[in-house]
Amino acid sequence: MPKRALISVSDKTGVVDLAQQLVNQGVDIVSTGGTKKVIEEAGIHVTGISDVTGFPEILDGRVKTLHPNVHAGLLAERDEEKHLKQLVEQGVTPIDFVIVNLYPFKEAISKDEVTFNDAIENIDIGGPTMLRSAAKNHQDVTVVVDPADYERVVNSLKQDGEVPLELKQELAAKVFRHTAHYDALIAGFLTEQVGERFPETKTMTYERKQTLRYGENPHQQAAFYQEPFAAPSSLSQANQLHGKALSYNNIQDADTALSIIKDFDEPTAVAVKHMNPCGVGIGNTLFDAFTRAYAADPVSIFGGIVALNRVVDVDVAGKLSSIFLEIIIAPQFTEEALAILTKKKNIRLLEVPIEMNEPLEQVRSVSGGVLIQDEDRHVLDETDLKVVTDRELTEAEWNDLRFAWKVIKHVKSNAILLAKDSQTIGVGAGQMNRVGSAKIAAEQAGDKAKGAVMASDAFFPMSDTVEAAHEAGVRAIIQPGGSIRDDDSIHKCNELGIAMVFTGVRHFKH
Ligand SMILES: NC(=O)c1ncn([C@@H]2O[C@H](COP(=O)(O)O)[C@@H](O)[C@H]2O)c1NC=O
Repeated sequence: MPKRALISVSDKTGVVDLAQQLVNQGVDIVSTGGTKKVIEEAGIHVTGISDVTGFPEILDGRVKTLHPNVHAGLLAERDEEKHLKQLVEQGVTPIDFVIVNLYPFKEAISKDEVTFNDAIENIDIGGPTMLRSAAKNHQDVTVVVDPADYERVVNSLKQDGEVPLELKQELAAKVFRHTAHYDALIAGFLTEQVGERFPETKTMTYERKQTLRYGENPHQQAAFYQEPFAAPSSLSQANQLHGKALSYNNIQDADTALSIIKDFDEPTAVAVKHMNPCGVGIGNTLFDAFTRAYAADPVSIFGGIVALNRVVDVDVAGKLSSIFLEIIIAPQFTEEALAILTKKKNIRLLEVPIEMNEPLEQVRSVSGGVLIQDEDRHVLDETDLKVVTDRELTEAEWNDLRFAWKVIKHVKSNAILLAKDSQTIGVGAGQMNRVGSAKIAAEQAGDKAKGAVMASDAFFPMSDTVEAAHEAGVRAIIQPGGSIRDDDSIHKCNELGIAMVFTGVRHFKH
């Protein structure tokens, strides 16, 4: 008996050629309406699915292949006599190849004007059912969901007259990945419609963007997966204009830089090292801003990542090119700027719109599970600011406190930051005690700390950080407040002439 292939595809790319090649290998073709039409128009003989099912294609295509004549033909084990006997009894012919790709659900819901009904109509039912039947029975059935695999199947048929089991297994695994991804998109869409935040099971799905040379260290394997609906302003969608592929560490650092820069509206430059800001500056122009970010810590910026929120012009490019940077991120680069920066072979240039995307769900793996939380998008509400000390604050101090508070959110806990004149001057990050971070920040700032402000991501458990601030020359502090020993810190500030503002909001970052 000649072999049979059931072809039912939404994406008709390469299908005529495939059908011809299968026919050349002695395979009979069965197809659904639209696919049949395309193949027949090329002069190839096709049996309609209704002739197999003895049932018309009905309900606007909702029921075409959902029939025992199809599924028994796919699921029968060829070395199981009972199965073969039952096929004969029911007049069912086995199907040996399934070539199916699905209604474009993802494309449909990506459209701005998509209606709920459009989305529902693009949920394929018959296609995944055939794919799953065939993939379950891959011992006997070859199943192809991706047009990119047509050629491999045809080549093995030509060479060996059959498809080897290893390839059938590989294709079956791909099918289950594909249907799981497809279902995850549908589940995500419908779950979002009903607004359920943390359902009893969580189906996350990602698409491979690139395999990476290695992970955080050369002995770790790694890859970069992107979300199916990542915003254009996300790192995974950045347009790389120059330089070699990003590494695992580059991606993490670039993402940190991008998330910091998005918090600023005025011309701003952010320099990042090891997922912490080492210099942030704002200015009247991007050149001013970068000059400040650079001067904040000219040592740490070496080999760092810089994000900017205005078009990079020739002046800024000239300054950027004078130091060794791994990556520059900006909304745009002028031609002249590109001409300067692309002279540096090893620098990566990423173009990405600097705008807030929808709040993200942050996912972090822990042993045996994942933690999911909202991204920390808290923006300071001026009405929450409470001056808890006696001294009046100057306008300049207020500006620096607001600036420092924006940056501290992005520094790893325990985080202490010193800032002056729209520029970070000392960053103490990731220490196990707060006063340790304060000392690091003060040491880095040196004399510049005189008259500076301090921000802290969480409350002061005791007054020692105030003392450290005073020793450095800090004049005003912003912190959440909320310690049972707040009074100690407040008294110490008053005693030392330091002004202190409570925000009521904590910004831990681990
Ligand atoms: N309902 C069914 O029985 C059914 N069987 C196959 N399909 C899908 O119909 C599409 C192909 O349709 P056509 O050959 O008519 O262009 C494929 O994407 C296939 O996955 C179906 N459609 C949706 O569920």
